[in-house]
Amino acid sequence: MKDITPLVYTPVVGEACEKWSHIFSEPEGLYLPWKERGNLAETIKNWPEKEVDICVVTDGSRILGLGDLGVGGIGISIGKLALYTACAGIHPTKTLPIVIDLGTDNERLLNDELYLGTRMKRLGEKDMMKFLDEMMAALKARWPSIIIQFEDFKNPFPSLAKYQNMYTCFNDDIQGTGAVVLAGVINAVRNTGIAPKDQRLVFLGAGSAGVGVARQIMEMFKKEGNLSEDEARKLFYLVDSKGLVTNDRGDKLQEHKLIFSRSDNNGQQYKSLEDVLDYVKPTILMGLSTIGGAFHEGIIRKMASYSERPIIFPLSNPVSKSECTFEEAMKFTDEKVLFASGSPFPTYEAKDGKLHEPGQGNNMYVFPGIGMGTIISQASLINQDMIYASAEYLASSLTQEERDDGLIYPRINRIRDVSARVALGVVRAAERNHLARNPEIVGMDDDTLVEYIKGKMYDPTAVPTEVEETDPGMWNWLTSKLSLPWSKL
Ligand SMILES: NC(=O)c1ccc[n+]([C@@H]2O[C@H](COP(=O)([O-])OP(=O)(O)OC[C@H]3O[C@@H](n4cnc5c(N)ncnc54)[C@H](O)[C@@H]3O)[C@@H](O)[C@H]2O)c1
Ligand SMILES: O=C(O)C[C@H](O)C(=O)O
Ligand SMILES: [Mg+2]
Repeated sequence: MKDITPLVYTPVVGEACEKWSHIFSEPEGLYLPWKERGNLAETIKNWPEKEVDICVVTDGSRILGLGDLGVGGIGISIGKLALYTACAGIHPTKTLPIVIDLGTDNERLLNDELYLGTRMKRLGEKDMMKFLDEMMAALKARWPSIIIQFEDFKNPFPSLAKYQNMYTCFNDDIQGTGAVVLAGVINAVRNTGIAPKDQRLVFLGAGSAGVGVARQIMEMFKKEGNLSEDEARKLFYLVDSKGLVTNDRGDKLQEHKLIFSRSDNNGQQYKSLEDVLDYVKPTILMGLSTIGGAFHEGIIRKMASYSERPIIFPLSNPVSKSECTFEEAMKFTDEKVLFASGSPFPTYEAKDGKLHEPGQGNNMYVFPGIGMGTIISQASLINQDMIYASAEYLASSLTQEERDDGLIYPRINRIRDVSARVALGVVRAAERNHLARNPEIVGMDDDTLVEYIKGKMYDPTAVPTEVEETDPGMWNWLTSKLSLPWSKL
């Protein structure tokens, strides 16, 4: 997993999306173009698999931190679903990657004669919502218990608000990211020894991921730190491309930012990240801005001057958009940083020769378990309690050895075990909320349920017995290729 994940997923998947129309070899997913509106149910019937458990849908408008990549965005749907198979054992034929093609504002693509998508400017939110209404109904009509994961939409808040109580769906960038970063923060905050009420958090980036993460951490501070909503909210300072988000900044704030907008700035506006740091003196710095290198040496050194163990999470993807590298964070904090990044970074050798592994705060730790837990429980909806549980179970899934090694996320090679734990948490939350509908799991204790979940995971190395019975010739050929004796298979 450690070697393969960066290839099928972040960061290489980003490059694949950028070059999609040039490297295209076969569809691998469903393309739903605007011109098929009114006909989406028929179009969806073209998908050849009878059973589909889960789909990932993007409109390609914000792929990682790489911007609008049009239909090339389907690469991210394919990559996410490959991880559903690898991490949570969802059978590959039961996964469906989708891109909706509502045009693109990327001039490079519009002028590229090989571009596979519709050559028109991207349609606005009204048309998108009409199209999504039709698509959601058509997907559910064909596969009534399908789970729909929204991915990498430029502004995903309206669709999440509209569909989360109607369909079995969630938004990975708002909710999955919120949960995965929350899990890392739970473990990192423990290492700082600073109580939630004394933490101060600065976020560079106030988009779907920034606000999604802030909301989940706020929930934890309320729960664990016994803070009211107002007390918890005031610990957060969000910075977007115009500076600190305040009520009197003079621009009309997007709705999703309002909850964290400051009113205690005495009329003063803070434009640069440096100014915000001087003003807030944070203990935690999050990067969800798509601005590679934004946490330069001066920023990191400032963080090290405010607390003994600064928490710095440069979470933007892919690697080129990461706000800093692991090496920079270690060097400029005198190796005191508690670190997690969205994309993978190499191990760092400290001055004393000790090797330090960076944490990878990527939603890949939770979305496979959220999907698997929803499938296992047959939950009709995915609610906040299920998302929060995914974070709690991820945070508590570290082994003693991983904790002793200073990790805040489990090692990626154990991802199937971890996804089973995350799925367990999601099932338990679904049960508590009376959303679970699978009679087989009623009354199961945790150990039995984890085994049940693992038993449902697709194992690509298992020998399909029906093939063995009907086609021994193929197996003879296969064993000769693998140079393995028959008995070993
Ligand atoms: N680690 C993970 O699991 C994970 C999950 C989701 C998203 N992400 C990453 O987070 C990034 C943002 O994703 P998003 O969905 O929130 O995108 P978005 O477009 O919704 O938000 C981007 C935010 O960054 C702000 N921004 C842009 N330029 C800035 C600047 N110069 N200074 C300060 N702020 C600036 C924007 O104003 C906006 O608030 C992407 O790179 C994405 O790959 C990581
Ligand atoms: O795709 C990833 O690697 C994580 C996340 O969903 C993102 O948008 O960056
Ligand atoms: Mg994403």
